[in-house]
Amino acid sequence: MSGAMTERHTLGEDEAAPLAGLAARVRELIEAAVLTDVGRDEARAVADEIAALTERLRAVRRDAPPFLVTGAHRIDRQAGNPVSGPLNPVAPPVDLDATADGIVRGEFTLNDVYEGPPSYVHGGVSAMVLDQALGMAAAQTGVGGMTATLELRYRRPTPLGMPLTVEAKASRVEGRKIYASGTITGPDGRVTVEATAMFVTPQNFLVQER
Ligand SMILES: CCCCCCCCCCCCCCCC(=O)SCCNC(=O)CCNC(=O)[C@H](O)C(C)(C)COP(=O)(O)OP(=O)(O)OC[C@H]1O[C@@H](n2cnc3c(N)ncnc32)[C@H](O)[C@@H]1OP(=O)(O)O
Repeated sequence: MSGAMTERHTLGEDEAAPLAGLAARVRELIEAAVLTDVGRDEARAVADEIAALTERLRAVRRDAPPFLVTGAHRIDRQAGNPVSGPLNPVAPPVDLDATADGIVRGEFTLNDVYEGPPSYVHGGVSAMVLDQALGMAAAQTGVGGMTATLELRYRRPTPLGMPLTVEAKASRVEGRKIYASGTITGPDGRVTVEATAMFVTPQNFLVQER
């Protein structure tokens, strides 16, 4: 298990690219596993092959997920982040960018792996994407913080397999508290989920690097 204090390896671009390629293939594998109808024997045979591949990757392992070279903040650089991390097959991934005026924005599409109600995105997945985007927006104010509160309003179902946009912006800072809000918008330009959150910068984080 990875500890918060574990020293993180920073990947050069030449190291990150093949690992991102690996994660992209595993992402395809996850979707294939969710949708396959190959039959019992073939499923067992493929499971054995995957177990062998897993052992090959485990042969040399890090103590904690590595960081990327690029990114304004420590958590922007988390290569294994479950929302935006290019090395994490569980991440869609959502490529989040911040503008000079602090708006965080990302375009993404979620496949059947993220299904909640039939043909729609799971509400917890929308919450995870918004938590990350609002957290990044909070960090644009200076330090950033841990999510203390996250409130969601699910206005309409969020469709799978269609281009979605997430947007977030910090609204105010009060001491160690940073408030932010954001939305997920569907392909028709209508908001499907709204979120507001408060992030608190832990006292001990103020003395560490950004
Ligand atoms: C480490 C940072 C890195 C940042 C780098 C850049 C980030 C770049 C992108 C990030 C994107 C990530 C996005 C995903 C972010 C997660 O997923 S974070 C994981 C989920 N959140 C958690 O696990 C947080 C767990 N909670 C905690 O660790 C602590 O309770 C907190 C939130 C750090 C606060 O602890 P604390 O500093 O000891 O707080 P404390 O002094 O008691 O209270 C300070 C003030 O906040 C209020 N407060 C504290 N907690 C709450 C609460 N839950 N509800 C309401 N009010 C509260 C207090 O009432 C107090 O208010 P005042 O009395 O001053 O008016």
